[in-house]
Amino acid sequence: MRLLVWGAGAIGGTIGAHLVKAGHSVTFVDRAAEHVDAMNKGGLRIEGPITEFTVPAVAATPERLEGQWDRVLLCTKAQDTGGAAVALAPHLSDGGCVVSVQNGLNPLTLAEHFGQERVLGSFVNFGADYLSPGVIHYGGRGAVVLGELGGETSDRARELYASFQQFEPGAVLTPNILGYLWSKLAYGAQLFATALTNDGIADALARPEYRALYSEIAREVLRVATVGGIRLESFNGFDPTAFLPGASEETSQRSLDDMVAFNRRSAKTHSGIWRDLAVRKRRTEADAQLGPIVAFGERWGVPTPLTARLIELVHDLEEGRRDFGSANLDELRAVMAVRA
Ligand SMILES: NC(=O)C1=CN([C@@H]2O[C@H](COP(=O)(O)OP(=O)(O)OC[C@H]3O[C@@H](n4cnc5c(N)ncnc54)[C@H](OP(=O)(O)O)[C@@H]3O)[C@@H](O)[C@H]2O)C=CC1
Ligand SMILES: CC(C)(CO)C(=O)C(=O)O
Repeated sequence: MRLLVWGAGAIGGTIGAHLVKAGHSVTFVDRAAEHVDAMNKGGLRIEGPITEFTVPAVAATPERLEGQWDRVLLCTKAQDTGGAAVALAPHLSDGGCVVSVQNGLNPLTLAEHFGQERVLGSFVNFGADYLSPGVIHYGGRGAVVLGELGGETSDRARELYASFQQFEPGAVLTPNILGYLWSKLAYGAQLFATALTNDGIADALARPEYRALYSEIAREVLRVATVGGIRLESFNGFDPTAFLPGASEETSQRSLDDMVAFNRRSAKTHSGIWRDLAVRKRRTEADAQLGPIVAFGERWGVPTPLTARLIELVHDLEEGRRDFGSANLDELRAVMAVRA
């Protein structure tokens, strides 16, 4: 298959390199010029405990890209989706489609640009980090799911799915991609909370004193999704039924335990959110990922005070107004106490 990977960082780089290795013709686009230069000169290197290899890579910055593609994998951070959609539009062929391989409800943004019939969604939960120009760390395997927004099993979905299986043999083709993306939003909100401290994901989710908080964060997001008619999906230890009304304490503890076990197996110890804040010193996806939860909550009449406060706390960290530490989780927990 001839593919354009738009955003060749942790996710786009890992998937793209595996697809090159599998024999596909992949062109990488990234706005980080030094990363593009390094890929063109020395190839794209994947490091980590799962596999180590370097593939030759054809890469360009958006301004220098020429040509059109039928299949585009969009792998930027969520806040860059709109800008990337505008920049990639001239490179998408008339019958072509864009697959959002991102956290958040980006397929909805892409559908506004291209129309729903030209967009597919992909949910990924493997762990990877951009290390340096031309080098990506693939730290842990995780769910890889693909689907048409309308749920149909089209030829193009089957074809893309076959290529995704060459990266992750356990990949899933689903009629319910939005169900996965909403479940990941709930897990993602928990990850944003873990990033308020310097603890790794597994250590943070294991701390007994904050388990009620992590459960309530998921519950709040899933309440919005459920009122919006979303059928939720489970993955890698995250069991949405454990955070729905009527779920027992034992079930939510079990799901948190399973998430801890999943994350202990990964060499990616910290979330991309924490890495953006602590290592890369840049803004996170808070507005682009958590903002829509609050917006849909307002639209569907579901209060989201925890998510709203979480966004503020993350902005404080981004802007240097507070330090990492469990005091931030205590402040978030105070919102729960007010509600109770
Ligand atoms: N990393 C992970 O383990 C996981 C990530 N995800 C999700 O996957 C998505 C991608 O994340 P990730 O790969 O970690 O992010 P990265 O920052 O590692 O990679 C994104 C790349 O896209 C580039 N980029 C941004 N905007 C544009 C643009 N308009 N045109 C061209 N290139 C652009 C970025 O450049 P620059 O550096 O200049 O911004 C960067 O190199 C996110 O939604 C994330 O939440 C999901 C599961 C796991
Ligand atoms: C941690 C991970 C890989 C989920 O397991 C993730 O989605 C992130 O870094 O944002």
